[in-house]
Amino acid sequence: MAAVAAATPIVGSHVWVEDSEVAWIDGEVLEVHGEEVKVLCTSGKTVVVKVSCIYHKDTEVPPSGVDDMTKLAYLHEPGVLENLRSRYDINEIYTYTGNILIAVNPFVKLPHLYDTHMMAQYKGAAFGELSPHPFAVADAAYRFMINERISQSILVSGESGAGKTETTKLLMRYLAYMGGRAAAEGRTVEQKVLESNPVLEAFGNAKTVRNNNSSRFGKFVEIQFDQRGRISGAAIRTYLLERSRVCQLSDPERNYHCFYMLCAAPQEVVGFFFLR
Ligand SMILES: Nc1ncnc2c1ncn2[C@@H]1O[C@H](COP(=O)(O)OP(=O)(O)OP(=O)(O)O)[C@@H](O)[C@H]1O
Repeated sequence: MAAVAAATPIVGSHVWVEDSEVAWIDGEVLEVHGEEVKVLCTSGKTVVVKVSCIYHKDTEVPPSGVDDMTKLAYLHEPGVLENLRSRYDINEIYTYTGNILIAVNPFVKLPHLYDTHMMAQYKGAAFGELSPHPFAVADAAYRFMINERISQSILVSGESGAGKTETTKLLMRYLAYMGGRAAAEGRTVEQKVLESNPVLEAFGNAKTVRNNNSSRFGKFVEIQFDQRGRISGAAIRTYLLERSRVCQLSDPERNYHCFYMLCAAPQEVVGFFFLR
């Protein structure tokens, strides 16, 4: 893999240049004059840019991209973005970079990606054998915990609206699938953990300009397993709730979901809620 560096310009080479409309556009080098290069972009436009502002284009990458970015010849911003875009265009929203999973929010429901059949496929499969998926990450963590007897952490990060909450729920669902036990009496721990999500979201999520269901708090979910890999307990710690939202709102954002639920609920339910 090449280091992230600007391209050495050669006439006829394929490069990426910055574009105000589409972020990065590819083109062919027409002329090189010292520190400046003339590039014919695929849009038909000709631009003159500084050598330090152009990046090599990997012409070997298949049109549908690669499922692991470490396979790219050049791991620079335009290369990474182009690969994610090519995959997104064919509904492949997940891509690996080594053992890191990158998710591009599809903003449409893709139930076939997350059903029980899918969970069964990822169960025990070697990491990287199947298409990139949060279930693969959860499975690898679960198996590592079982085999090495070491606690595992999965860090989910991204900007607001990126899909962290949805991805965390998928990870929890998979771990509940792997470590769940048959309900002998009442609800099982894993059921309780999964069922806590709507309650937490009611009190800590709100509509913002970037996300209709934005979590306004941080969350640390701990799932405990016994020696046999069965879920034995769980704890959810929340922190940094945006308290000011309760009394200070900027249009068109909304307050926490629970207030609207209270207003919409039948009177007897609201009465019950306050009695509790
Ligand atoms: N895998 C997915 N499939 C379908 N829709 C998704 C997926 N991930 C996210 N979304 C959509 O994007 C919306 C925002 O995602 P999510 O709430 O998970 O973002 P977030 O990163 O947790 O944002 P915030 O930091 O604001 O809480 C979801 O309500 C859902 O509509």
